[in-house]
Amino acid sequence: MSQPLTLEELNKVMEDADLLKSEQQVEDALNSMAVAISERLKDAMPVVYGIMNGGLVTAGRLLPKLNFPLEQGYMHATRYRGETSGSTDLQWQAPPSIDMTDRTVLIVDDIFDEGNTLCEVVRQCKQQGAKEVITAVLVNKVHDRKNTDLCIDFIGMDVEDRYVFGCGMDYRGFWRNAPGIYAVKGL
Ligand SMILES: O=P(O)(O)OC[C@H]1O[C@H](OP(=O)(O)OP(=O)(O)O)[C@H](O)[C@@H]1O
Ligand code: HPA
Repeated sequence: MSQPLTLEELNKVMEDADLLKSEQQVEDALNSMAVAISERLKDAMPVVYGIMNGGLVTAGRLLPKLNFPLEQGYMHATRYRGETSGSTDLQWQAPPSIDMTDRTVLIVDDIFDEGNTLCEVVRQCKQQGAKEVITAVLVNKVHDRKNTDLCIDFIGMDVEDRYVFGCGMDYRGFWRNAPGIYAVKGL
């Protein structure tokens, strides 16, 4: 585990960060995703999971824009645990809360990076009897280190291959609340 950061260090991270996507660009991306997802799932009565923690902000901003009846569940899976590189195993802090047998499941997350998290979540949902599993992420990080062939159904925006934070994504546990998407200086 890294040393905890001070308030001054955390404020400096933000001051030095590069803004990759403004709050308005994020909002526009969420609006476009909502239109496309609504068209696809309007008759499916899906159960929707934002993957805690990172998926909370994307799900919280996206769900009110979805124009069809859905049920919201809770699951918490983590791989990075507050660090800037992930371990290979996914840790389940809370398994899916709603039975998904024969249901359409929509998984919402903040970022598709190396892909291990969504790949494992999708696998678990299918194992638990989901009829179909649809995935939506606010951000796809563009690089050639994906560890999965999983194709994400709905992507808000691509970002470059840097460590990013904001809109639910953390820098060592902090700054998930930043309204745009930022890249840490030097990372
Ligand atoms: O595509 P991957 O390389 O697997 O990375 C993406 C995942 O990493 C982050 O979660 P993290 O494990 O950091 O937990 P958190 O949601 O609590 O931030 C993020 O929220 C995604 O779920
Ligand atoms: O770039 C990232 N930022 C925050 N969380 C993440 N989880 C995977 N990649 C990232």
